[in-house]
Amino acid sequence: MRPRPTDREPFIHSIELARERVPSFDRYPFSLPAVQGLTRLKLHPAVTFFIGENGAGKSTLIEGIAVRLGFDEGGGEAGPGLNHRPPDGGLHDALRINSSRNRRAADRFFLRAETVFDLASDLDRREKADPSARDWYGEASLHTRSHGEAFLAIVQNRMRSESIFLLDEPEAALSPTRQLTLLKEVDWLVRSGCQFLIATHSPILMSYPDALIYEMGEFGIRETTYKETEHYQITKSFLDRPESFLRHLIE
Ligand SMILES: Nc1ncnc2c1ncn2[C@@H]1O[C@H](COP(=O)(O)OP(=O)(O)OP(=O)(O)O)[C@@H](O)[C@H]1O
Repeated sequence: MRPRPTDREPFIHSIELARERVPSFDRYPFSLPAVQGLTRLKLHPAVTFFIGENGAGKSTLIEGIAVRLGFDEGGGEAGPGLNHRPPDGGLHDALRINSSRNRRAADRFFLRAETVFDLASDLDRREKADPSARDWYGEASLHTRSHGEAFLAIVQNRMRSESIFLLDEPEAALSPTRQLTLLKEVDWLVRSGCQFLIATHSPILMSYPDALIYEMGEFGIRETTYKETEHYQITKSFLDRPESFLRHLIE
């Protein structure tokens, strides 16, 4: 029987919008209903998923949390990385991140499927000055691998125990089989004491059992369960009866 992480204290136990720091609710990102609805949001010690329609604000939120934690918007290791720090007045400035007093993360990493190429280039550049820069990422340059292979290589080589990981739409790089591989890696890291925050559309990834799922949309932000998600229901209905769906869509 695998050990359950549910009883351990999360590194980050909740996030919330500090309303007194919001310059205006009329403009992005504070105009998004999901951001406006960000009262104290409890995070799971293992995995917290942020899901919702395109444009609901998942990337905005995970990026805001990441920048607040000291990452660059583009992802990578904490501290100066791929991009310049975003200007003041963004979501990060108005987010309150409530961390545990008793547990400190050994490491943290922010991985976005869309910036893996930039991360690979940054690593190649850094390796010229410091040959050990790539030690954490496997033997060959990430540029010598496909998008999905590079993404998984980072997860499999760079991530270590007792750490916080933020993933933004990891499925964009991964085939269904590799999404299952990622699930296995996430589980291994969770069992090693890690906490994940993941923005995703993937009904495969969001099936992870030790998780909270928050759905974002016009209604704001609310907790849901795996089988209640539209992602699960639409994918299941489609796969159960593809001909019927196609008849309605394209005939
Ligand atoms: N810099 C910006 N200025 C103004 N509006 C923005 C900016 N960035 C994003 N938006 C808008 O905010 C909304 C949320 O964007 P975001 O990228 O967070 O959505 P998402 O839920 O991650 O979507 P997707 O699933 O398509 O990646 C979108 O309607 C988008 O057009």
